[in-house]
Amino acid sequence: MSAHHSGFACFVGRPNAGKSTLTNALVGEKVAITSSRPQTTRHAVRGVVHRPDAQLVLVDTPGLHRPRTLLGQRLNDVVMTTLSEVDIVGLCIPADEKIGPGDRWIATELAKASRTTKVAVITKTDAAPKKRIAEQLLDVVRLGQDVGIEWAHVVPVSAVADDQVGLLADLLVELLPEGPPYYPEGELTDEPEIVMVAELIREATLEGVRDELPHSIAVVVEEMAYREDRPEDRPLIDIAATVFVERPSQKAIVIGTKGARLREVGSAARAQIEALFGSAVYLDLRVKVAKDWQRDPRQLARLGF
Ligand SMILES: Nc1nc2c(ncn2[C@@H]2O[C@H](COP(=O)(O)OP(=O)(O)OP(=O)(O)O)[C@@H](O)[C@H]2O)c(=O)[nH]1
Repeated sequence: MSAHHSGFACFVGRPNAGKSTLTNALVGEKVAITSSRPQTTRHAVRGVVHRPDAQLVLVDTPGLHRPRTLLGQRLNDVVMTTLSEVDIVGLCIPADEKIGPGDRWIATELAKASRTTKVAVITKTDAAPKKRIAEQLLDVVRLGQDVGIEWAHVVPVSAVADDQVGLLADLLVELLPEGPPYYPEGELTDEPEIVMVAELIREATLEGVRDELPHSIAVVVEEMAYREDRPEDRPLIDIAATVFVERPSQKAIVIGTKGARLREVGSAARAQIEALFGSAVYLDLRVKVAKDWQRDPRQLARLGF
């Protein structure tokens, strides 16, 4: 079986470039939106593209504008942080309008996020003749050369006519690093509760060993559901969760001698979750090493994981 890939992407571009429509088209395609609520402290999750082999989380950025005020500059600093934290940024440029100073300015800013993979998306291809689209492709390549961006791909799409949206999804997924799915796809998509449960487990896992596991764990709740055939006055919630660490040595810390520490973590977390829901809880807790997080452990921590 090939490895699972996961990561974060966002779209930038001047107002009306088609970012929202494209996001919706991507998320709507093979996918379930889990929630439109902000999932992390920093980024509003717009939607999650679920696939058997990959999970792509699309996050919002506040618009990037040429700063005219100090507040504008501060906002742009927030945007720049986002652009360097996500795995992929897609610059949206409409096919039916010539590249202008607005596009050029955003591309120049984007070039500064040197470690982020960049993709150019030519949007609204249904609104432009073939010849114009071909010209725009060349202009976008030239724009990249001018500002010092090497596009991983330049992809023409129409979100409205659903043309090449699937191809774009494939290309984005291919560019993601290896990693676990961050969001469960199961029946229960009550995100705020799942996030709270994950956070309680994370807290219990870190208790007393914060120095040894700084920022290096993430908790994914794979399943959460009321068990069937229970008396109404004695409900039981089954929860399956995985604690991801970066290194085998950290796995050993979490599990402890003969599993003693993991049992403590499990019962501490279970007590908290039971208090939260006012119901008995059966917690199935696993620990796994996700090696590729080693490459940039702080990235996920910054994203709130
Ligand atoms: N013909 C055509 N129109 C599109 C397409 N995608 C978006 N539009 C239209 O372009 C306009 C702007 O689209 P949005 O998706 O809201 O653009 P945006 O970049 O999110 O805009 P801001 O929120 O202002 O930054 C809307 O009127 C859309 O209907 C497309 O593929 N084809």
